Amino acid sequence: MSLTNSLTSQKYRKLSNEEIEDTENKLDQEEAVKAGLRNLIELCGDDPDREGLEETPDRVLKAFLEYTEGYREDPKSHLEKVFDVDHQELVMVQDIEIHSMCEHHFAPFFGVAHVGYIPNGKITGLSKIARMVDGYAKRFQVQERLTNQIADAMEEVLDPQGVMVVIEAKHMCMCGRGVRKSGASTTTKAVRGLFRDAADHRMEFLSLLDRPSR
Ligand SMILES: Nc1nc2c(ncn2[C@@H]2O[C@H](COP(=O)(O)OP(=O)(O)OP(=O)(O)O)[C@@H](O)[C@H]2O)c(=O)[nH]1
Ligand SMILES: [Zn+2]
Repeated sequence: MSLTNSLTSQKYRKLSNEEIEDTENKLDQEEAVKAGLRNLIELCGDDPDREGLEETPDRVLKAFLEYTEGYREDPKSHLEKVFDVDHQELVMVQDIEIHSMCEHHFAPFFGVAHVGYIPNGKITGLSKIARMVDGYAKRFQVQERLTNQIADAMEEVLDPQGVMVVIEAKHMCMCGRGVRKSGASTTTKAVRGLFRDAADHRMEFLSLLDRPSR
């Protein structure tokens, strides 16, 4: 079959009963979420039909699907395009912006991730590390799990000699509500392989983070 014929037949392919049922379920769920959001607006004391709010349930639903894009991909697959390069020293990507969502309050937490690894014959594209971080950040998260998932993905795909991940973030659920400590920030770390076993590797990672330009 020619490429054009193949694309045309895919475009007009009849949906299976399962796909139709999935789509109908998704639409029902979306309507239920929007009805819930209207109730929430009312419960908070405003009118869901006033001009500024009438489209808000649609916007919030759309925004949530964006915040959680990471559920619809396998983040570690970004790392799978590897290059055979014999580099036996630390490779570190610093200050990767993260925007995630606290799973307890659905409030944003944001900051930076620093990902370092000592390769074992295989390296990956630097941008792919940032793409993988995004994939795990765009889920309902706690910072500790996010940190571990990033380290595990690096370990699983690249089989490096060691991995170290540090995340520094501010949690809006601690700033604008609750305990209201807007200056507080949280640092988490995950270490694997050589970084777990040898303090000098951890020190090297940390000394690069402490450079004066930070
Ligand atoms: N360990 C951890 N805790 C988090 C993270 N994000 C939010 N939290 C915390 O999750 C906890 C949830 O506590 P709960 O007592 O169940 O909820 P709450 O009554 O809203 O708590 P307050 O925030 O203290 O008002 C809070 O202490 C938050 O600060 C995270 O990434 N890691
Ligand atoms: Zn929270």
